Amino acid sequence: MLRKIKMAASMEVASSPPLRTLSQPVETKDLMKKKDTEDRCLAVLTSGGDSQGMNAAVRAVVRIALFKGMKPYLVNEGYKGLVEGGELIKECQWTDVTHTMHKGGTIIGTARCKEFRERSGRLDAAANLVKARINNLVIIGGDGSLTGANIFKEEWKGLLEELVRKERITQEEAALLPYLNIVGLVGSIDNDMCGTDMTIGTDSALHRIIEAMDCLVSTASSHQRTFVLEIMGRNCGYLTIMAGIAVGAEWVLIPENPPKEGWEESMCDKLKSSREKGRRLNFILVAEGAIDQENKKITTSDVKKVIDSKLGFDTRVTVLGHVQRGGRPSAYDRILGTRMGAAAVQTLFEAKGEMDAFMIAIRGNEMTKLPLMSCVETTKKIGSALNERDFNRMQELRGSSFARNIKILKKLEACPTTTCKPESSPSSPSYTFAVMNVGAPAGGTNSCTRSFVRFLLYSGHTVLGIYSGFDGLKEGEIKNLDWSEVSEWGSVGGSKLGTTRTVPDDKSLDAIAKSLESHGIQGLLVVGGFEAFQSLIKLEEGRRKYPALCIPIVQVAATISNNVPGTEYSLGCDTALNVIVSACDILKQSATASRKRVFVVETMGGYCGYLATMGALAGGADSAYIFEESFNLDHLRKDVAHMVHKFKAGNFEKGIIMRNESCNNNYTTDFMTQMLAEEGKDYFIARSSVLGHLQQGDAPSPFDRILGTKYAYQSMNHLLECMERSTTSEGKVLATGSDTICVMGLVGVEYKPTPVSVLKDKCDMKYRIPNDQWWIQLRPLVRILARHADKKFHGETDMIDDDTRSKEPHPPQFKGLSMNDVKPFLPPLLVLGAMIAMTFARLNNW
Ligand SMILES: Nc1ncnc2c1ncn2[C@@H]1O[C@H](COP(=O)(O)OP(=O)(O)OP(=O)(O)O)[C@@H](O)[C@H]1O
Ligand SMILES: O=P(O)(O)OC[C@H]1O[C@](O)(CO)[C@@H](O)[C@@H]1O
Ligand SMILES: [Mg+2]
Repeated sequence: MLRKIKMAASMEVASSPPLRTLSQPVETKDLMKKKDTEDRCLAVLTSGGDSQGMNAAVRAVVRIALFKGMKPYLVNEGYKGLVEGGELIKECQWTDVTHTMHKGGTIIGTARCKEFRERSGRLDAAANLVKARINNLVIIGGDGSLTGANIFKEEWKGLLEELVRKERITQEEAALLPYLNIVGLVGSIDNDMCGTDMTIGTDSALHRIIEAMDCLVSTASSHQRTFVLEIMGRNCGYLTIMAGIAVGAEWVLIPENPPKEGWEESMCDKLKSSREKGRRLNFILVAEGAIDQENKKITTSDVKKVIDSKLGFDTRVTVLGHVQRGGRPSAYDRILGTRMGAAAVQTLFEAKGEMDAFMIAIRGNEMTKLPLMSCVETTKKIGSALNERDFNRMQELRGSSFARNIKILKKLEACPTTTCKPESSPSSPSYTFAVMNVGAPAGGTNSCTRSFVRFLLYSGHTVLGIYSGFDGLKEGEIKNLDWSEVSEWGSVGGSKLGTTRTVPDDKSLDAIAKSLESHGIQGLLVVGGFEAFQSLIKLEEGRRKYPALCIPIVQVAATISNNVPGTEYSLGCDTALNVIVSACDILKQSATASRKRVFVVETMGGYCGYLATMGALAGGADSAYIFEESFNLDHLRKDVAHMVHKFKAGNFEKGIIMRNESCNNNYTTDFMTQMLAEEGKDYFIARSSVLGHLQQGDAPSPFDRILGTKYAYQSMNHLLECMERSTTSEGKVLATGSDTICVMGLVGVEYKPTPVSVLKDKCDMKYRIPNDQWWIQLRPLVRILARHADKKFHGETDMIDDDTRSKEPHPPQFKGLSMNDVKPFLPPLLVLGAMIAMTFARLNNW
C-alpha cells in the first residue's frame, strides 16, 4: 500500500517511457550564442489543421533566426507553398511577424496538400527550395505533416539527383545543399503526439471548451437539463477528459476507454442519482472519436436517444466543432509556441552538417528534442492498437498520466451512496480531514478544494471546511462539506471557503490546537500562498508544545505570484497570466488605433518577477523589469533609447514595458512612464496601466482547474500515507516527522511533497522569493524577441547581449531602523554600556 502511494506521488506528468529515454535537452542558456553570419537560410511552414499558438512559433522562428544571423523564409499555405513555390516562398523581415502573436490560426496559412503525398510533388518542392538556397526547414503541424517532412528529408539526395538529371537544377546548385535538416513542432489542439507533454493549441482549445461549458451551466441549471457535448480530438480523448476534470461531467466517452457493455444503464443510473443528490444539470462529454468495445462509433445523438428513452430527461446536444480551434491563443500556448520556435532554430543552428530529424517537445518545464520518426511511429502504434481494440495499450502509449487522468475523473464524479461504490472497506480506517484557504485569492483554489472533498468522500472519509483561514479555525467556523455542495466550485474564482492573510503566532497557536482537537481533525490541507507557507513553519514549531498540531499537514501553493518554494507552478498564476496577456492585447490595439503609444504595464507578484517575465513573453512586451535582476539608470536610459529608435525607424506604433510592482522602490511606474514620455515625446505618447487585482481573474483557467485537481489528488495520497503510518494503537494520529508537514509541488515532471523545514532554507523569507526560480532562464528570450533588426542602430547589440544587469536583486532600500532590526544587538550593547560605566566610575573613584 505504502509503495503504491509513494509511486503515485512521484509519478510522471506525461510522456511515453521509450521516448523519454531518447530526449535531449535544448538548453535555453545556449540561445544567446551566436556565430559569425553564415547566410544559412531557413524556412518555416504550418501544415494540417491550424491551432492557436502557431503564430507565436512562427514569430519566434523568424526572430531567433535573424538574431542568430540566419535568413528566414515564410512558406505560405503549408506544403502547397513548397510545391508551387514562387510568391508562396518569401524571405521575411523582423516586422513581417509584428503584432501576430495574439491572433488565432496561422498567418501564413495552412493546407492539406495531396500533391506533397506524391514523390512528384516533393520533387517540385525540392526544386523550389534549391532555387531559394534553403535546406533548413521548420514544420509546424500534426503527425501527418511531420511524417511528410521526414519522408522529404530521407528522399532529399535522390530528389536532387533527379532534378539535376532533368536539368531543372545545376550540379553546382545541388552541391550547395547536400542535405535537408528538419525540425518539427507539433501544432494540434488534439494533444495526440507521443513524446511531448503538450502540443501547441491544446490549452487554447481547452479555454474554448470550458468557456462554452461554463456558459451552458447557467442555462442547463435553470431548466434542469442534460447537455451532451461533442468535443474534438480525432482519435484522442485528451480534451474530453480534461474538460471533464475542469468543469465536471457525469459521463465521458473517449476512444481510449470504451464503455463496458450495458453502459447505457450505468450512465442513466448515474444521471438519476446525481439529480437525486440535488444536481440541477448534467454533462455527458463525447469525444468525436468515441467508440464502444466493438469499435462502433458512439455519437452524441446515440447518447441523447438513450437518455430520452430511459429517463425522459430534457436533453440537448451541443457540438462545439471548429470553435475549439478558433480564437486567441492562451498565455500558455503563446509561451509554448515561442519556446518551441526558439528551440527549433537553436537545434538547426547548432547542427554541424547533416543532422537527424528532430521533434521539439516539452517535458515538465524543459524544452527537449527527440528523434522525429520515433515520435511519429509511437503515435502511429496508437492507431494500430485502436484497430486491434487493445485499449489498455492505447492508454499506455499515451503516457502514464493519461490512465491516471481517467481514474481521477472517475473518482471525482463518482457519487457516493449511489450505485457507484465508494472505494472504502470496513477494515480501512476512516479519517477526518479539514481544508482551508490562506492568503490572497487565486484561481484554481476552489477546484482543489472540491476535488479534495470528493476524492476523500469517495474513499469513505469525512471532510470539514474551515471558513476564513486561521481566524475561522480559531473561532470554530467549521462545517462538514458534502459531495453535492462542492459540485460547481471548480469553475468559480476566488475562494468559496473565504481566505484571510492571518499567519498563526505564539498567542494564537493555543486556540488553533484546541480547535483542531475539538473537531477531531486528523489531517489538514492548506491551499494558499506565502502566508500559508509561513503558517506551516509556525505550526511545525508549535508541534513541540501542542500535540494537536502533530497531524499531517500539506500546503498546495495557490498564489498568482508563483513565489512559494517547493513547486514550479502555484495555482492562480496561469489565470493571472491570461489576464495580463488579454490586457496587453487590448493595450496594443488601443496603441495601434491611436498611433504611437508606449504603455508601462505594472504587474503584481510581490517581489517575484514571474508574472512580469512570463507576461512579457506571452504579451510580446519589449522588456520586463523585475526585482530579481537589478537595473540602474543606465539600463533604463538604453531601453528608452531603444524604444525611441524603434519608433524613429518607422513601422512601429506600439510598445509595452512590463514592470513588476516591487522591482524598484524609486524607479516607479510613474517615473518610467514620465521618462518615456519625455525622451520619446517627438515619437510617441507614454501611458501607464496598473493591472492590480484584476490579475486575480474571474473564472480560473483550465490549467489552474486541472492543476488544482491534480494537487488535491497527490496531497490526499500523501496525507493518507502519513496518517496510516502515524496512527497509534489507540487510533490516534501522531505525526512528528518533518515529511508530515510539506508543500505538495510540481517539480520537473513529478508531483513531490517537500518538508517546509527543508524549504525554509531554500528561499528568501524577507522578500518572499525562492532562491532558484526556473523561469529566470527565459529572460533572454524576452529581450531577443523584442529586438528591432535595424543594423543602423549601434546600441542594438548592446541591448540584447546586455549582461551588465545584475543577477542579484536590488539591495534593500534604507528605510530607517525598526525595533526588530535593533533587538539582536541590545544585550551586547547593554553589557558594553555597563562595562564602560563601571570603568568610568572606577576612574572617577565613585
Ligand atoms: N505520409 C505522408 N507523406 C507525405 N506527406 C504527408 C504524409 N502525411 C501527411 N502529409 C502532408 O501533411 C499534410 C497534413 O497532414 P494531415 O492532414 O495528416 O494533418 P496533420 O499534420 O496530422 O495535422 P492534424 O491531424 O492535427 O490536422 C497533408 O495534407 C500532406 O500534405
Ligand atoms: O479542420 P478539419 O479538416 O475539419 O479537421 C478536423 C479535425 O482536425 C482537428 O481539429 C485537429 O487535428 C481534430 O480535432 C478534428 O478531428
Ligand atoms: Mg494528424
